Amino acid sequence: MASGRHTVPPLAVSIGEPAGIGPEIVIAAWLSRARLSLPSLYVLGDPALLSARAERLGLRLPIAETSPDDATRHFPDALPVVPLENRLEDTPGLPSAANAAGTIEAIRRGAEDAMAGLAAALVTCPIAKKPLYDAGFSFPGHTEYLGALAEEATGGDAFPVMMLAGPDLRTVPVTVHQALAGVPAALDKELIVKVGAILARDLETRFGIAAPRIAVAGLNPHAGEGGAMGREDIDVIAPAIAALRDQGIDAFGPLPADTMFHTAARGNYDAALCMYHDQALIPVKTLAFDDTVNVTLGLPFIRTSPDHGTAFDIAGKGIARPDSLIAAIRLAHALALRVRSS
Ligand SMILES: NC(=O)C1=CN([C@@H]2O[C@H](COP(=O)(O)OP(=O)(O)OC[C@H]3O[C@@H](n4cnc5c(N)ncnc54)[C@H](O)[C@@H]3O)[C@@H](O)[C@H]2O)C=CC1
Ligand SMILES: NCC(=O)COP(=O)(O)O
Repeated sequence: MASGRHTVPPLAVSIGEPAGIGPEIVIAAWLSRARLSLPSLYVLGDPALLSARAERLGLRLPIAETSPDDATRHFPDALPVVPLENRLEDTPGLPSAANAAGTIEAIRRGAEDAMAGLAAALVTCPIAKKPLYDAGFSFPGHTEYLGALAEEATGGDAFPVMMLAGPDLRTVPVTVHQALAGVPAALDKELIVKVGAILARDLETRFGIAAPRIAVAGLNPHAGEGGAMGREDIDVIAPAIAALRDQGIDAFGPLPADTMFHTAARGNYDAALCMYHDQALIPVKTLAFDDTVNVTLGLPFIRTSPDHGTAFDIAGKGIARPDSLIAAIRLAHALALRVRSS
């Protein structure tokens, strides 16, 4: 591995839900490190879990139990693992609230390492929300938890924004882990403006896009059909777009969501600001499930994640594709390099 690649600290990778595919896609990514020239990383996890999963899959996996500042030295020859205080059991396909403490510890320590500069960025493997909720975890997902950790560390406000970034499409849901029935009430002008402004700023500062163009989706069919199919597009979304434009942001819409994602339409914008989770995630995952990355904007550190979930149905079978995790690793490294050089 070329030593010149390591101009930033290693990436911290949180192990995610132990009963999901996280452990095996991390192992697969590390096994492809030389072929793909992957940047240095370390895993926050339980070495015994990773060894057990590798053995289950018939893979030879040298592991180096290490610390963040020594991970890069080990990376070429062994998977660097920074052990957690909590143990994690290898029970593929069978999530258990007993693993929740370790799963949460890995995320928290990865965020702390990223904020302390020990890690260039945090890459999170997927978590299943339900076993964490059952163990008392009070955040809807990583995005909201990382916002709270950032506030705790900085003492200031953090407003995390979820972005799904694929090769040909970036989308941002304004409302995120929100039941569909509650979306219209949750949408207001201030929220849309806040998310849109963070999106514009981070596209510029983190992704190097000068004057980003932001297409804003409507909520209702045909963006409300002039108010005949719902009024949120006129009463809430259009005024938010006007406010974003007043801030000098090139936002436009509201656009009918069913026709804004086809090939030609996608050429008109750098990101689509969507009103709810599935409106944003369906198009980008459908276009490029293997290559799309979940990026959290608005944090004082870089966080990326694969676009997929824990895939319990295939965990432990050795058929999970590591591509989206590898894309998340590459993007985290690229963003870290950009931030350092700017
Ligand atoms: N970043 C995160 O932490 C995320 C977590 N989740 C969580 O994951 C859990 C399961 O969610 P689902 O909706 O079932 O989505 P999922 O992405 O886990 O699985 C959907 C389908 O895609 C397949 N799949 C997913 N990743 C794959 C890979 N790398 N290689 C091959 N096939 C793959 C699965 O086998 C399944 O058939 C939920 O609890 C959800 O909350 C979902 C999305 C993101
Ligand atoms: N569907 C996306 C998702 O659930 C990921 O959420 P997060 O855990 O990254 O906040």
